Amino acid sequence: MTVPIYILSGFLGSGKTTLLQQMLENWKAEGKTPAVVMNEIGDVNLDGMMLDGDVAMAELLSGCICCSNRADLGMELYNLIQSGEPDVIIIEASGVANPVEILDAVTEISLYHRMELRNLITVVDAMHLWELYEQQQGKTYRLMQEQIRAASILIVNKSDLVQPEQLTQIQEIARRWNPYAPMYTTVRCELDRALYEEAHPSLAADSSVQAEVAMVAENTTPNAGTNATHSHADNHTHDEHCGCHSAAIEDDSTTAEMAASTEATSSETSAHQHEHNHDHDHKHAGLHHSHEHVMVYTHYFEQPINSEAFERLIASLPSEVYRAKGILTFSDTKSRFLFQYAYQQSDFMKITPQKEVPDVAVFIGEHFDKRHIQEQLQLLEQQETSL
Ligand SMILES: Nc1nc2c(ncn2[C@@H]2O[C@H](COP(=O)(O)OP(=O)(O)OP(=O)(O)O)[C@@H](O)[C@H]2O)c(=O)[nH]1
Repeated sequence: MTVPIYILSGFLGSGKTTLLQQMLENWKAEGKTPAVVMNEIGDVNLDGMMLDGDVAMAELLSGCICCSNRADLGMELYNLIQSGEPDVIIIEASGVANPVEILDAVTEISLYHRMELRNLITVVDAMHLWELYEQQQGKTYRLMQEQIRAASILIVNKSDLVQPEQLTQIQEIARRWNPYAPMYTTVRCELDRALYEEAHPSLAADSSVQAEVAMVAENTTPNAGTNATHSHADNHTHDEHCGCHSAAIEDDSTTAEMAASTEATSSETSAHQHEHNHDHDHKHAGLHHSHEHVMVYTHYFEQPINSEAFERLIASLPSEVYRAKGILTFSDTKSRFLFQYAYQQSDFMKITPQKEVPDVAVFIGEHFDKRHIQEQLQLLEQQETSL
């Protein structure tokens, strides 16, 4: 039997885990055995902690599948198939991963193992796309374009947070960037499973995406092969780079260097792939390809803190922090909470973790002052001790 693989792509906080949870529930209700590969740019897999313990899960932490963890992806997929015999595997890519690179990796692996890439689903945060489109620049904008272009299924999510007339324009932008993938507009990724279970032709053997993957594998420029199919009315740059450069990630003071993102030409694409092959050399040589950085700060709490003070801190996060999540015990409530912060929206949910998990918060963004966040959190802890 061939195991279908689904890749979930989409920028940080767009709703990938929300969709993953629904897919898992649907398949389990059908009596199927799903397995998951979770990829996080940070060193803690909070989303994984929230999944049912009975789902086989592999974790690729502290980097993007498309960068340093790429070789591990093959190994993890192989191990999942050998050990658990899953009926289906879902790969949740990190929010800053370039899906074309992941497609490439999965396609390569499926040549040797009984797996079949079924769909690459890109989840888009509607408001985030809207605002990035207005700016028309930046690495996040280009990465989101890549994620939309590579999709075989597009989900325009968080539609509850935009006006109906904005939504129409957002759908038009996404459609221009990817005229082929079926597009669904959702709130909390609610979608009939028949809509994502069916393999879409854009991932079929003779598809443009497959051709693109083959060309990437051959170190030629994907642009040359995609012009005919992924034509872009608005002529934006086609950036072949992923959003992170995971070799640059450091432990606690985690820093993932963003890959250089200028217009991708044939030689640049090859150079980029060359970079990927030599991540470690570059790390040790201290070479950097860009001045921009994705940064991760992970804070392990030593004691419960006040919930209101923490909420105030989250509400005052600088715009450079575009994603935060964590599990916390508060001194003024009985329950533990999962908190989520994505694109200026925060959410607190009571939880009962299935296994022992520490109190931890992860902050992801660009150029933010990690030390300042650390000091603010430590202050909240100290305030509790002094009471
Ligand atoms: N208002 C609103 N919130 C949503 C919607 N979908 C997801 N969320 C919330 O957005 C936050 C991020 O959702 P996730 O599913 O964790 O996003 P993600 O893409 O997995 O995030 P990363 O793993 O960090 O990349 C959570 O608090 C969700 O509850 C939606 O349609 N509307």
